Amino acid sequence: MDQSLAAEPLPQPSDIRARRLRRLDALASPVRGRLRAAGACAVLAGWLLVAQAALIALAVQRVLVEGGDPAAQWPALTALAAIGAARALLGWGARELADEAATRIRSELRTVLPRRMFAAGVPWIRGQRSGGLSELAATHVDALEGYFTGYLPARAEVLAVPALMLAAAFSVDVVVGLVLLLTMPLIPFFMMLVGWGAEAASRRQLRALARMGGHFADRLRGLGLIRLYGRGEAELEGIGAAAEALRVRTLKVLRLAFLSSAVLEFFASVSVAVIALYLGLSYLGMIELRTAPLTLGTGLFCLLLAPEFFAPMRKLAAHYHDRAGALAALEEIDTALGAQAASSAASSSRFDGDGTAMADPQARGRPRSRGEHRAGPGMRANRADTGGRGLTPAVVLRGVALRHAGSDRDVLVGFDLDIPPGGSLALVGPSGCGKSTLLEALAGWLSPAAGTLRIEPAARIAYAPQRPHLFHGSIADNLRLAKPEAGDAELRAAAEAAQVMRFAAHLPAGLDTVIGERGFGLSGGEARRVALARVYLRDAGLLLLDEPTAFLDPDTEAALLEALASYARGRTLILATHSAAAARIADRSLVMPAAHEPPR
Ligand SMILES: Nc1ncnc2c1ncn2[C@@H]1O[C@H](COP(=O)(O)OP(=O)(O)OP(=O)(O)O)[C@@H](O)[C@H]1O
Repeated sequence: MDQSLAAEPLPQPSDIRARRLRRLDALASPVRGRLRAAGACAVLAGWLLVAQAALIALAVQRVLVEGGDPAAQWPALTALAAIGAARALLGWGARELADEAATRIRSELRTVLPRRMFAAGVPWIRGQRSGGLSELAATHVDALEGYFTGYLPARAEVLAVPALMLAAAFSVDVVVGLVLLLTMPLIPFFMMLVGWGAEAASRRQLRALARMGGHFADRLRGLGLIRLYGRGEAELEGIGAAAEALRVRTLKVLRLAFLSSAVLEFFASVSVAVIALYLGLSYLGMIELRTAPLTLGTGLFCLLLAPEFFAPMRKLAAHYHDRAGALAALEEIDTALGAQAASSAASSSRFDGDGTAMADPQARGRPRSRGEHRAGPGMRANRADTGGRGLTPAVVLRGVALRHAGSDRDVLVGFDLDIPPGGSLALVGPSGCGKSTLLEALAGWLSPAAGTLRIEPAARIAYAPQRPHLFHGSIADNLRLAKPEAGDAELRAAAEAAQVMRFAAHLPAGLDTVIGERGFGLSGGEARRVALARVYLRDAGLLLLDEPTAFLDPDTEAALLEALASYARGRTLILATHSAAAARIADRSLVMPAAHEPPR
């Protein structure tokens, strides 16, 4: 048995919650000052309430009991007005400060999350639902807001305000103080019970929301296909059922939130009623628990204070499900990114966002499953912004086995390959033999299940996959993804070489024509040519091209291949193709074996 596993017990749920709370607090560390100021404003406003109640009671006692002149009470009334204004100002300040802090925390998280997703690499991203990922950065991050704007200021109030009120109550009447003191602990106890349920319900609701987001995004993408196959009604039913499930879960969360408020209201009302009863019976002389007689002012002060004593706790209860929601959201984020961290440790690719990938030396240097290392130590770091294309690499594979995530069979086993720097190779063979899979592995999108794959990390890699991803925007925007600083002339030259101009010249706005998501509005062959032009702009030392001439007429193919052969000179080129003409531009062809057959 693994000793390290035996020695480390699994974390308890309470440890996990405590760790997550610490993480929430850590998120707040850049704006801790603002949050503290927000809490201080809320506390000060609460304290001023005691003074407000005392002034009202004093004025009433003087005018109604001691027969004082109402006109002479103006200093007390002025002080009351000033306190009211100060409390309003403090309340506003607390809200503004907490809002600002929460906005900063959310925007920082929204920057960090995509960065970590990109860092996770292509294999991880491809395993996710895009709708789920966008929910993570949208709804889940928003779910943290209430913790900072509502829960934290309310918690500060609960810690400081009732204590002062309790001291004030004890100072005027011990019985009232005792009633407040004895009923107080019941409230946090019941809140905690309800809060645990709320946290689990929030987690389930957020999960349902993410699932529904993913489901909806998938269906939107395939809307044309759904109509074509007459599946509209069935899909509507599916979406309806998902929405209904979400509604039920949302109502459950709301029910729990209302339940916690109802519990609090009940105890607060009982406590105020007991105090009112005690005061009434004392005035009637039916009970004598005080040493001194009870004045109207004292009774009024206690009656004004009693409901306010519970107000901070009521506020905290109202925001308690915000804390539960934030913990649940953080758990969802951690679960996704925790898996991402594990996956990025296993992944060898860095995704630069445009369908090209570059080698990640750090990841390559990490120990791999089955104890292998894919790259030796001492390799230099590769960065996309090193200036030139980096070196032209050799490509060496030894005993490589490739298997897609979730699949139970290897596409390639015991595969060896040697390509010298500047060499070129055409991968040919029947459909499904693994040409694309091999290119994916060379691009770092797929980690070998076994064996060693070695490409000098200082080399820059450009990869045009079989189904290139084009973004909504102009063709020029899509090209500039590979080189944002490229001028018009450079863009045009790359487009000419990739034969993009053959069709772009006839488009209404040329290269500035806007295409839809995933290249909508372009044919399959046109989209691939845009991807090839992107490869040209990337100026890489290793070119990986998956069927660059598929769907092309012989004329366009010939022109494209001529430009490609000239561009590839001095670079290492590997292309997968079914075209004999395309295979001829490479130094040699490798007929890929069908799975489990040795290479010919
Ligand atoms: N994401 C995936 N998950 C599981 N299996 C996959 C995945 N992608 C491809 N495969 C399987 O891997 C095998 C090799 O596929 P690959 O796309 O590499 O073949 P290919 O030689 O490029 O085919 P073609 O010439 O049709 O492009 C096929 O059996 C395919 O079904």
